[in-house]
Amino acid sequence: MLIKAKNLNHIYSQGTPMEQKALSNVNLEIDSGEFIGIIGHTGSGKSTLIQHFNALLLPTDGEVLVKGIDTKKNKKQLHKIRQQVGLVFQYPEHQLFEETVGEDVAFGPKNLGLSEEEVEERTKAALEVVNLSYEDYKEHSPFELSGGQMRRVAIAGVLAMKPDVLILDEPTAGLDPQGRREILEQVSSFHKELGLTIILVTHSMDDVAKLAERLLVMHGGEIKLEGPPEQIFNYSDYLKELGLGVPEVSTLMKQLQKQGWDVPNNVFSVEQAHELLLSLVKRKWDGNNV
Ligand SMILES: Nc1ncnc2c1ncn2[C@@H]1O[C@H](COP(=O)(O)OP(=O)(O)OP(=O)(O)O)[C@@H](O)[C@H]1O
Repeated sequence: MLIKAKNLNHIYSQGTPMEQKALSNVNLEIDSGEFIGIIGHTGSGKSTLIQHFNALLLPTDGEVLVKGIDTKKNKKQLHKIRQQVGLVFQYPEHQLFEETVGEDVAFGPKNLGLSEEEVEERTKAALEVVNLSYEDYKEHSPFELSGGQMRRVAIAGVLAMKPDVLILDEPTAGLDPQGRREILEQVSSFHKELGLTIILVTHSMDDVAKLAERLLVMHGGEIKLEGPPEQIFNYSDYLKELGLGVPEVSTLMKQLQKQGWDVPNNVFSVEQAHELLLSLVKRKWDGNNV
């Protein structure tokens, strides 16, 4: 078990007139190697929840265990948890501050006290992973890059810490379609090629449907639904009540199923749907022409 939350509650500014309950009795378990999508309306508690996974926030009540370490009881080990569980905040490019891309990505590893060679090796590898060539970009100012590239530099800075888990809070927010696609493809490769456990927070059902193996649907500080995307999308009316939609492709597939077409439940992307519809039409055509 990688991360476990037991009866987790979080109240901001507890005991003051500003008191705000953000999480209510959350119970969950996340295994190593999973790709989890967390989805919910604004203010549903997503950011509060993920900040407990790398001990930036501690439970007001209940407990969070990361690799068996109780975050509330083992404060001396929190730096280890923060290194192993990398958190990419919303708009992470706002946290870039060094003069060059190379120095920015190297900042975390340098702080770990690693040798110069190791720092350079990690910086190079992390930039290559986000498809930015080390030689071309190490001396480049991060502030002269496109929005998508700046975001990739910020993600490289977290990857250079060599985390086992990568949590991304709304990684596609504010990007154009091309930038969104690139970031999502890379997140998918972090999971498939680097073997990282991924926790992706988003408002977009389309984004998580394609990538996540398991979804957590949050509302009012609680986990309301949990399961693989194809199971979650069966609750489309309830999702609408929570202010969430289901991917349009999934709605189309359900309509085809109702009309008797042999269509699987796990088609969420336009590309998959396109391929499937072509094969159905071809099958029908071949059938009619035997
Ligand atoms: N630092 C804070 N102090 C007080 N209340 C807070 C703080 N951060 C969040 N909240 C409140 O806690 C609740 C959950 O907020 P949270 O940011 O976790 O939701 P979210 O689902 O991540 O929202 P969004 O999608 O807008 O980022 C909200 O009511 C919010 O106003």
